[in-house]
Amino acid sequence: MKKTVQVVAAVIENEHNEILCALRSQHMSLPNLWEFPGGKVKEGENLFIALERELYEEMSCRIQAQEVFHENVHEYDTFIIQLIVIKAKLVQGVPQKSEHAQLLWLQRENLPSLHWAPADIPAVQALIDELA
Ligand SMILES: Nc1nc2c([nH]c(=O)n2[C@H]2C[C@H](O)[C@@H](COP(=O)(O)OP(=O)(O)OP(=O)(O)O)O2)c(=O)[nH]1
Repeated sequence: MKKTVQVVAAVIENEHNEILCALRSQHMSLPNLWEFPGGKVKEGENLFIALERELYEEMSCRIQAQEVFHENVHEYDTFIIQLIVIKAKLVQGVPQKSEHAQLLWLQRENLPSLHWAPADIPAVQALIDELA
């Protein structure tokens, strides 16, 4: 049976209404696909705390998780992901690239131009729908 992992991912918007996107490197699972920064929730961990921890560990910045924006379950070949996308604001520092191949701030209407991890596509669509 495939394992289900719970993953939190952040929608962080800057003062130019751009959203932070991160390109998974060729050394990561799901290589060369774009995602919202975040990671796996630890056993018993609060979702907002998990997201704030992941951003600090991965990008050396402090964020404040604000609200769950979108949630969906996607089945990959080797695991099932419950992806919880959370709106967050940057409260200290600037996101720094470490494991990712690239970081990009993109206007939401341009988000579909990236090649997203399949699990993220419904959340990307929900962000586009917010424009309407
Ligand atoms: N952080 C993040 N992960 C995502 C997103 N969409 C998506 O399918 N994922 C997948 C990629 C990874 O398999 C998993 C998150 O794990 P992680 O960020 O802790 O990454 P990891 O490289 O340590 O994970 P892994 O290699 O052990 O699978 O969820 C997303 O928007 N953000």
